[in-house]
Amino acid sequence: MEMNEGKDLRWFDVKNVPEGYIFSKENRPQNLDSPVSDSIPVIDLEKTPIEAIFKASQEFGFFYVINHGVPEKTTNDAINVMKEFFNMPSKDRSGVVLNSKNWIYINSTDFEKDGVYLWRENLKHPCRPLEECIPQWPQEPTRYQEIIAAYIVEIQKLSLRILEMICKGLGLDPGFFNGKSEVQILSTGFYPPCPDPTLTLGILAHQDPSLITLLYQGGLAGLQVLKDGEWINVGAIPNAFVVNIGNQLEIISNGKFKSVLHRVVNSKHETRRSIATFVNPSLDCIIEPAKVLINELEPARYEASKYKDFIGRNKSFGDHTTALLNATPSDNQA
Ligand SMILES: O=C(O)CCC(=O)C(=O)O
Ligand SMILES: [Fe+2]
Repeated sequence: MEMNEGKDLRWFDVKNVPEGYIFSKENRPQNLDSPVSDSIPVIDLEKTPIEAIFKASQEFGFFYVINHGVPEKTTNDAINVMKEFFNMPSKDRSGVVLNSKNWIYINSTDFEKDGVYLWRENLKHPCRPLEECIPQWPQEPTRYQEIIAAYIVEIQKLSLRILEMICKGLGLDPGFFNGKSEVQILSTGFYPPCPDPTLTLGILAHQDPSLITLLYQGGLAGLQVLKDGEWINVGAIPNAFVVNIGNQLEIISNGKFKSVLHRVVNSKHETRRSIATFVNPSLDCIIEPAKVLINELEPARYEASKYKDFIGRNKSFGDHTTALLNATPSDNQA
């Protein structure tokens, strides 16, 4: 009794994995202990030619970027403030579940897939237009808004740079992505240590419904990518971002680039926090294969679709996230 006094016991403070988190045998993760793959391309933004990004997008759909210009202090501050957020006492966090402000906090038991809970907690909010979004983000920890705003400013610069290179690589007009990369959603995952990671998942296999996604892993591995039918482990190169191609860029590229399945596995001893930023079209934007990429020999392989309808059809986001997207300021203005 006395020993536990004041201690904030949480859902993951357990010796065994509770039944609600155990996946059926066929859905459990494999290759947890395989070494990190060395085949995922590393793009050095200071020297890699545009063709390398093109090739990585085409062959892998995933790549690391290094020498990206985002100061280490900015990424460290961001990860640290996320750490503080997820460490807040449960009495503070419970007040923030499905907040009426423009952000959502999803505890492990708020989301289930086929009756099984994920081994993670998740915080999500929109980031554009930045000035309008900032005051609607969490007010605790006190420096959250300031630190994440600085992070998003850098991410916006970096994502523009990457999209520009992709544009050149594909032979699209330089302004092609204007209007198609207007919305940005930040989604941060908290994956606490798990007594038996062979039974659980942090995130189920999915593709991102974004144009591109930029992921900062806080120096810890856990992401797996499906490559040629095998789940391979993505490493956590210090200070690198992982970039992946989302469904919308696959469509625009007429299938030249692939949006690849990925998932997150848990760790026995480490607490992983990751920050994903999705660069998305606005809900009313129509996404279709770029006209310059289709001709008689290469007919369009995808139908044109409003982004809103794509999301509805594919159920790529959970209901909470769809509601959040519907509430993003940039779409209200459209
Ligand atoms: O946490 C991660 O490493 C990946 C997150 C992810 O895939 C997502 O949020 O879509
Ligand atoms: Fe993802």
